[in-house]
Parts: sequence; C-alpha cells; structure tokens
Amino acid sequence: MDTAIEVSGLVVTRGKRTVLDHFSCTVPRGSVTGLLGPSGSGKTTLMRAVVGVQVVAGGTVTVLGSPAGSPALRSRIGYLTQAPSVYADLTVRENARYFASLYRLGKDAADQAIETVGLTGAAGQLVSDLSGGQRSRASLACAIVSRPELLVLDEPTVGQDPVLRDELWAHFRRMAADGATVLVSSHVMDEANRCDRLLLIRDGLLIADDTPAAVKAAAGTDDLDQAFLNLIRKHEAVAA
Ligand SMILES: Nc1ncnc2c1ncn2[C@@H]1O[C@H](COP(=O)(O)OP(=O)(O)OP(=O)(O)O)[C@@H](O)[C@H]1O
Repeated sequence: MDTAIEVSGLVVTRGKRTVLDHFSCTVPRGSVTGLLGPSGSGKTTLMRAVVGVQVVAGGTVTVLGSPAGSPALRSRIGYLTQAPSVYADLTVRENARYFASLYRLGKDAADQAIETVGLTGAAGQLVSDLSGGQRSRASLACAIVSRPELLVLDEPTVGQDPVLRDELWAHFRRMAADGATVLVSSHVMDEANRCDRLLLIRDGLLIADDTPAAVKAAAGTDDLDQAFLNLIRKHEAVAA
C-alpha cells in the first residue's frame, strides 16, 4: 500500500487534556478516507497534526514522505478548517485569485475552483455578504485551487444542501481518482458510505480502521449509524 499519511504513537495534549494518546493510523494514497467520531473525540486535532499546525507531545506524523509541517509540504497540501478562512472584505473571485497567485497560478485556476464549489453565480460578491454555507464553499475553493496532492477537509459539507453535498462528494471522488488523497471529517453517515476507508475515533483512540463494508460486517449490521453505535458501545464495555 502506498501511504500518504503515517501517524505513529501520536500524543497531543490540549489544556490539561490528553486529546490523542499514542494514536497510530495510516491513510492510503489516492483514497478518500473519512474521519468520524463524536464531537470532541480529536478529529480536528488529528487533522491539525497532519497539516503541521498542532504542537505534539510525542510520536511521529509523516505526510507524503516528509515530517508533518515541513516547508516542502506547504504547496502540496490543502486544508479546509471548520471556520471560514477567506477574506471577508474581498469578493469570492478576488479571494480565489489571491490564493491562486500564491501558487503562481492564474485566473483560470481560480475560476475553475469557484465553479467546482458551485459559486460561479456569486463570484463577484463580497464574502461578508455570503451565507454561512456559501462562505464555507468559498474557503473550499481556496483550499482546492492549487489541486493539492493531499486535501484535508474538516467537515466541508456542513450547512450545504443535499444537491451541493452530492456534487462536492463527486468532486472529492474525482480528485482521488486522479491520484490525490482526501482526508475528510464528517458526522453524516451517507457521506461516510462514500469513503474508501473510515477511521473512527473515540476519546482520542482509534476504534475502527477499515472499509465501510468491513466496518458494517464487523458490527453485524447493514446500517453504518448502527455499526458505529455498536462499535462505540463495545469499546466502552471493554474499557469499563
Ligand atoms: N484550544 C484548545 N485548548 C484546549 N483544549 C482544546 C482546544 N481545542 C480543542 N480542545 C479539546 O480537545 C478535544 C478534541 O477536540 P477536537 O476539536 O479535536 O474534536 P473534534 O472531534 O474535531 O470535535 P468536533 O466534531 O466537535 O469538531 C476536546 O476535548 C476539546 O475540548
């Protein structure tokens, strides 16, 4: 297996809490890998460690063959945070062109990214005048504008309607088909079903790392929601 991300024995403390406790996982190249788990389980923290913006207390994170946070990785990774990370006083188009210019790309790349996220009709609008869901898509356009080898997406479809969610997921699948790796967190089970692999985190521990089909089979149900509940309860029973 060609590996895009290798996390080994990762320990992260935030405040007084150990958020990730000797956490290990791998993410295959060219896959869409879903990161799932209850609120506060450590998904964002893991993503921050992967993109190299999280202080870690132990372990290693290797991304595309280099230590996470290496300067050489900056142009190879796109990161979408939960909070919109675009300039509110610029238009969608100006934001996308600005981010494109950081990668020495022109307006075609910016326009393409805007189209991909379904914002062509709002390209001339100031970000401050957009809805929450549109703002999130403007951030996504800036994260994908350079066509990164690794795309790390923290709940990219929150606030989007079903048609847009479907289109965005089709795009993630196309990116993976073209060889990119997509690591995406979500709380939505029909999205989890569209992943090649799933990582399920509970209280900073990995409790499942498999294909959606294998996760369901292991939990003895065809329903992914129920499978996760079964796995979490099984994990709680073992821990008690
Ligand atoms: N800046 C911070 N300082 C201290 N603790 C923090 C900080 N940010 C997050 N935490 C704690 O770290 C833990 C993991 O948070 P994290 O954001 O990684 O969870 P998550 O799984 O992404 O949650 P959600 O699904 O709600 O986004 C939580 O207990 C949270 O309270």
